[in-house]
Amino acid sequence: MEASMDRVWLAWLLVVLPVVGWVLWWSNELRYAIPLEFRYSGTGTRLPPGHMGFPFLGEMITFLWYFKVLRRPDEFIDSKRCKYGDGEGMYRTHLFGSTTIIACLPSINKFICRSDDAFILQWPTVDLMGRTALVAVQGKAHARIKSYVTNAVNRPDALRRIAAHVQPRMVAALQSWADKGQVKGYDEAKKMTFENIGKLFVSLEPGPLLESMNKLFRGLTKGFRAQPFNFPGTAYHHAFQVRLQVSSIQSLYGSELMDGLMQIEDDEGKKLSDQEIIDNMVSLVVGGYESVTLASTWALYLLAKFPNVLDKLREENMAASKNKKGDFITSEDISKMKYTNKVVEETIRMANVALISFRLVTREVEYKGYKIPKDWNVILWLRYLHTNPENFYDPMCFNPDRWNEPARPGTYQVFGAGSRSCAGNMLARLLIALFLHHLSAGYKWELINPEAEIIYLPHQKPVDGVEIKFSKI
Ligand code: HEM
Repeated sequence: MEASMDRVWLAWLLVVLPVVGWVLWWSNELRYAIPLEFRYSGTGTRLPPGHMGFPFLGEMITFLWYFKVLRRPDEFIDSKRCKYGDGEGMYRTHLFGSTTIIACLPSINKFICRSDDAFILQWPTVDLMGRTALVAVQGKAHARIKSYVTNAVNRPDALRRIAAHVQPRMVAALQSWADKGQVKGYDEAKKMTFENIGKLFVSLEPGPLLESMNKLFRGLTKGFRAQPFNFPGTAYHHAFQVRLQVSSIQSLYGSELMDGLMQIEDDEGKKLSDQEIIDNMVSLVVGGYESVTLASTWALYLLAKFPNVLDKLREENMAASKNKKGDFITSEDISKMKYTNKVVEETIRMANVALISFRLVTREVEYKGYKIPKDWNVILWLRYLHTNPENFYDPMCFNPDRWNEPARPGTYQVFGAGSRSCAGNMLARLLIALFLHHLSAGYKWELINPEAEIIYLPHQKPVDGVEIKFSKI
């Protein structure tokens, strides 16, 4: 009896399980890819190479294996290039619950970013921003709102005003870090960024009200990244409640940004509606908050790791401070500080704030012999552009001097590309440059855990949140 049971188990182990595993492994291919390959046969086109993984999960396990377990995220793409060849830099897969084409080389990324009609930006959690937010609207409506938003935050006169507004808070924040002596860079950078955004976008000074706004926006940012399951207990549901509260906060009204948005007129003399203004203010806070925090945190980390860069940065910024004789520097001064601007670009490149970006395919597209099917997702794998040694020599080395030459076209897309490129890119650069100025000219710091591991999800950052000893020079 026992021997026959053993044989049954053995049969399970040797035959049934591998067969079930094999069927599962190929079932997404059978369901999604094979019918399409069949349809395309004889047309001289085919699906991009790749494998679509297990039912429901797709390749999520492989993705998490490289990102969370091995912590070597770029090998996820490297392994595909090794297995299927470079081709046109496209691979089929099933990720984040959808049939997907990954795009990881500059030429295909450029093609996708320029074909707005076929590849639309569609966030599953876009309701959190509001239906008239920049990230939610398409086509002409998008172009119209984008021109308002870029006018309000990205143009030279806006940047001049913003530079004057944010510096007192930066100086106060850095002084408070020095008073504490030891801080977690990420937490402090987050506080400082929100205080600045609070002043610019929400018209609040540091204090309990700003703190509660900060909590609201943190909840909103988390929900934006979550799966859109709207029932109590989920991050999305919480964020939805928060979004309702945010719209009714009176201090949004009368802020610097709101005034700017309210005054701008388009070519026909039309202004934004109240709803459009609120939705877009929320988008700007969410867009700028975590991204600038992460870039500032990486500046602290990288400059501590590369003291030769810090020395050169300090030299340029101390000289600039001396010239100002106690006044704050301006956005025009910053634009003349060559080395500082190179450090800004290199920090943003290495921070890889935006790992990927999603598009939805609205019609079947052909590209160099490959078909990109309608209703699939495209993931622009932005990170890989910046960490691929074919695009940036020795990519993990923090080397601002690489910016003596501009990057090859299409290889530097930290702010995305095409009509959907970042609405706050110049503002982000300015905020980071101002931070670098006050930091390098006035302070010294060292990492408490220089060998801390790096985590990559939801964002790339050292696991200890960049703990530092911090003091005045
Ligand atoms: C280092 C800082 C930043 C990085 C790396 C960054 C990166 C990006 C990227 C890659 C996109 C394009 C996403 C896509 O193609 O799907 C984007 C879009 C956007 N960003 Fe940023 N961003 C930063 C800072 C900011 C700031 C400071 C703001 C606003 C104050 C902002 C507001 C936005 C908005 C509103 C969009 C949507 C644009 C559209 O749909 O047309 N970002 N950002």
